[in-house]
Amino acid sequence: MRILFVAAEVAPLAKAGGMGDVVGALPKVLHQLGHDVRIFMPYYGFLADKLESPPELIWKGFTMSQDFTVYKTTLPESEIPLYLFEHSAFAPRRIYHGEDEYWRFTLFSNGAAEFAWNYWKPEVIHCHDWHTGMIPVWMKQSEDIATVFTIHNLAYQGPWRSYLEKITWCPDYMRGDNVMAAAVQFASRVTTVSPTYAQQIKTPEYGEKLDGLFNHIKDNLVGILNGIDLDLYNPANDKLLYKTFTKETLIKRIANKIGLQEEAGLEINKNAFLLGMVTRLVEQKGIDLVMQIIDRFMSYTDAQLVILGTGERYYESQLWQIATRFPGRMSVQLLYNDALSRRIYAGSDAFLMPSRFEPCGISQLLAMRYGCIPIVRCTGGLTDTVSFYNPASETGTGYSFDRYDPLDLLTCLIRAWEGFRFKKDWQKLQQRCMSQNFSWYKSAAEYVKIYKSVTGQPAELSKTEQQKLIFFEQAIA
Ligand SMILES: Nc1ncnc2c1ncn2[C@@H]1O[C@H](COP(=O)(O)OP(=O)(O)O[C@H]2O[C@H](CO)[C@@H](O)[C@H](O)[C@H]2O)[C@@H](O)[C@H]1O
Repeated sequence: MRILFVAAEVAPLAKAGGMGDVVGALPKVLHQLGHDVRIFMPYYGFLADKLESPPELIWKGFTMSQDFTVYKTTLPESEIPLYLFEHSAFAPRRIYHGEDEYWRFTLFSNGAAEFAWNYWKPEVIHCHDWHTGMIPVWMKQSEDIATVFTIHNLAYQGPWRSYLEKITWCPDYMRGDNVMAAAVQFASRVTTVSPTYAQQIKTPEYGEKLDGLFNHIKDNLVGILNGIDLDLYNPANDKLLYKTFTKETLIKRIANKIGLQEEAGLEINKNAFLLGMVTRLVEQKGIDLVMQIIDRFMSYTDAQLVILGTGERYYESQLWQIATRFPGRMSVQLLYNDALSRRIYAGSDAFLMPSRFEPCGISQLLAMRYGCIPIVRCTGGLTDTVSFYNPASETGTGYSFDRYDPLDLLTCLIRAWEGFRFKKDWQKLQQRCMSQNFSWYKSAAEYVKIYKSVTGQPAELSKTEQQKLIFFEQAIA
């Protein structure tokens, strides 16, 4: 099938969070299964240094009274054609923010729609988050182009209709107060990134005021769990680590702990319980819970904590200040840094993710892949990917708590800190985490079925697709 992915982020070229991981990884697996998948993304000012092959100008278009150009290259380390939408609005060296955010992504969506109508016609456009949310509305015009709309972050719903009407074409038939609401109503299929979150968004607690809408379209809404790029993130050959390791050679992992302690300015102590966080510093991620209990936890234990993240100013300055109270034991790195993130996954003993809500979560999957035990709040995709650790039966993959409550987080952290003292059990727990299968294959198969069903075909895999899946799954086992 011909499938066009349209998104604001594509790893490893442009990534602010987990959506970039998904759009950088899923197309590769669909390609392996035999589909013609291509990606359309903005040509950000910082991309030129990162591309493997020089982009070639292939098409010029016009929309919203603006000229734009489309360049073609390939996604690094793949054969996936990558189309870059060039316009001066994307020249700055940033993905998000800026006063023109709504305008520039509406322009980008228009560019993608024009491209699909006039240059390369896909059977399905797979749109991601509000940045691409108008595409399903416009594609209502084209019976031969279906759309799949994936929600990664419901908290951001894009511009209101009153603003859109001033800058772009909002057809008479369009319903929905903002871009996200419109996309949900017009996409041929709506997906989100875990089964539990797909259920949760139908409730007022998680629906971000669209729960009524999600209930209304419930038969067209499905939750498909994210995977991770197992080639890109592999502790056995990750060149950014101090020392590579596997679940059979976990002893070598200690070099990463010591390296991380040194790099982050923590005391070198291989016995200290080292907690890591790699996160956007936003309300979603439970940073307020962490701030409420961190003094107690640090005073009660000998633990160390390293946090890598950027985001809201308030969280950045508060965390930074708390860290000054624990010199050598708490390190706050207010950066976006892929290399350091991998060294945190590979060097920390446990990974903290007490999210308020979590559509899926990629970070806890990466942590497990690198033998770092997740400590999570049971919500959304964290419920679907981390199972409760029971030392007696030697089952489960992490520590978890239910209520969004500081005391519950503190108790959970203490349990993990105590668990860490039982080295043999801890090692088995690490090995269980590292043995989990977080490949994209199973989920890619679900997406293929969706693409087929929205284009009027039976929602099933062909024999060849099934054989390829088995082959690739066995290759990674
Ligand atoms: N400062 C930093 N430096 C380096 N790397 C950093 C970083 N901050 C974050 N990252 C990286 O960004 C990714 C974060 O992905 P997550 O899925 O955990 O959360 P996010 O909320 O961004 O994604 C949203 O989309 C994804 C994809 O669907 C959902 O899994 C998730 O639940 C949803 O909230 C990870 O790869 C992490 O390593």
